[in-house]
Amino acid sequence: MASISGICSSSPSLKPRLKPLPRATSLRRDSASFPIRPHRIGPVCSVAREVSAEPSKSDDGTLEKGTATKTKKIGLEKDPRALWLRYVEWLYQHKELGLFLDVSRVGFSDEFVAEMEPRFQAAFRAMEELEKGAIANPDEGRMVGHYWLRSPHLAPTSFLKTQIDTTLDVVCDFADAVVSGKIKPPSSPEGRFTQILSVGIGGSALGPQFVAEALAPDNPPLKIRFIDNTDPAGIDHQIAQLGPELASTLVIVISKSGGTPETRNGLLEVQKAFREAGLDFAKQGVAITQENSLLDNTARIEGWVARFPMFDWVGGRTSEMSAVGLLPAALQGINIREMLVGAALMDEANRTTVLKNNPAALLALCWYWASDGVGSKDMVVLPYKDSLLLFSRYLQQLVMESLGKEFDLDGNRVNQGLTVYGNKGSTDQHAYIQQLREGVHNFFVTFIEVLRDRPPGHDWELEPGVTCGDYLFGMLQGTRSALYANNRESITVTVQEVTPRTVGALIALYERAVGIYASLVNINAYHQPGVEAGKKAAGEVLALQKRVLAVLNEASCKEPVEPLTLEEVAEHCHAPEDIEMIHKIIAHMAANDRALIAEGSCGSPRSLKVFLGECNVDELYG
Ligand SMILES: O=P(O)(O)OC[C@H]1O[C@](O)(CO)[C@@H](O)[C@@H]1O
Repeated sequence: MASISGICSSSPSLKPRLKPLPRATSLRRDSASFPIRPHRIGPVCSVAREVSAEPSKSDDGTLEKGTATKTKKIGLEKDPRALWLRYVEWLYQHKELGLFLDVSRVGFSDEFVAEMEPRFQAAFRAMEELEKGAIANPDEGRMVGHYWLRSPHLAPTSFLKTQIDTTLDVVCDFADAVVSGKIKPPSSPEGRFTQILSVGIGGSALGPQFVAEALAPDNPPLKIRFIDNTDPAGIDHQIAQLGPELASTLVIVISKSGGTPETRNGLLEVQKAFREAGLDFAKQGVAITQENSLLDNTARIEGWVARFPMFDWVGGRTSEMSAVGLLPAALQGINIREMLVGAALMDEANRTTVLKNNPAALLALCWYWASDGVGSKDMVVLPYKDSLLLFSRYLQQLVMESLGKEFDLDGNRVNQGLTVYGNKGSTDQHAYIQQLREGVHNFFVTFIEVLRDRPPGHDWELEPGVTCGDYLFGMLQGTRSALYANNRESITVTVQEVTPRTVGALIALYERAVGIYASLVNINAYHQPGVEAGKKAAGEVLALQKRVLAVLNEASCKEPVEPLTLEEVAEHCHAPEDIEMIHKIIAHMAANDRALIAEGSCGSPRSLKVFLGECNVDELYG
């Protein structure tokens, strides 16, 4: 197999830099309820508000209101000749990748670009430092190294380079051995693995899901299914769909931390299904996780088929080019080295400091312009290709988990973010494009266009001179024009075909755009502190549920049984302030036959009296 090293030209630095990223000054939202569009100048603007100076900060770091100075209202450029010139002037092309980026339907002016230039240069410098091994994720004290995964020679130490190269080789060898039947399940009639069951969530699922949908052949060597939640019915459905093929299923458990509850639950449920089917899970289990995590230790102690590393310096949402994405893809017969080549080529293009020639920077420019640099407009992603359906869901995590931050790098409260949603065209034409065209103007669109409709030789004209693909093309162009005519801005990313190379390039394009945009607005794109609050609260609910169960158990062990009101349960739990949550816990338990209702109904909490169907004496006295 070809080596991917040598694709990118920048030379590696062997010394990790420990200094924080240089920071650009951010143009921030003032605290009035409407967003401010800073620096909007020039002839091709829609509604614009300008900020005369940086908003001042109050003592607690929040921004004070009242810095807007003037407002002007100008339409987007509509003159066809001027629009054509703008299209030609700004059209970006990556020849080798066959990728185009058209930003002409976003209304930034030359003055705006000029004013943003110093910030872009700062962002490029920050990215250069990041690639050399700076601690670009200061809150977690981590390097950010997903770019090295496709250009290992850029890794800041030879140790890291070797880790990347070795992992790639091991992934390829393992996938070859599984596909060829050299590594096989112990008790399958087929004598080889036929299915993959991937257990993981967030960044440990979205990339593999997107890539499988985009690139898996119609008859892959192994078909893939996903458990990406702790929904018991969803898990049961996946296991039921496998049926007897569970015996020939390779279960890949993916978790960087190795301790994510949803993933652990999925694993335990799958292991139970294996036990019930009389199968030995360890002979069919694979772990992808950080060394010495709980998952890694479990897999090692139980003697699973294989373990693959996840690196500390790769975040979940940028892990598609690590073992997380590469192993499932290779097992489905997808050319992962081509994916890496596509990503490496795109990264190389994104290293230029000439804004116009840097596709990721162009995207970041458009996002900043369209959303005022404060996320005031949502990004609607519309791929006109069924196989790219999951791209918007993949981007949702990449963009929103990276950019949705309360504080900037200086500790100011900024509540940054960029909302992403979308499904696919032209299907969405018949769902929500009505609102996009005529309704609330709170978005900009990204069209993803694929020029090749079908493999060569398969096309036919369903009416004279027109193919099915021509309709899809027409729908995209028509929607783009109709939106623009109503002052709705759009970006168009065009690729020739959906191939491993272009998918790798698309992923790399957006990873870099997110990083650059984060620099423009001065935030850390590589941590996710907000997710912890929900996880902590979930843990507290489960702890309360255990106390509720103990209290009900005690009452249910009495002779005669003593059903309790919600007030009584809350009092015995020493949690009167949590009575609403106790009501929800009991309603959930009652719906699952784990609590019985003696009087009243869950819809009338005050009249409710509950007990347990069985008394657990061991728990009571044990
Ligand atoms: O791979 P892990 O550690 O199981 O985490 C899964 C996901 O959970 C998060 O940490 C938070 O939702 C994501 O960033 C991550 O991709």
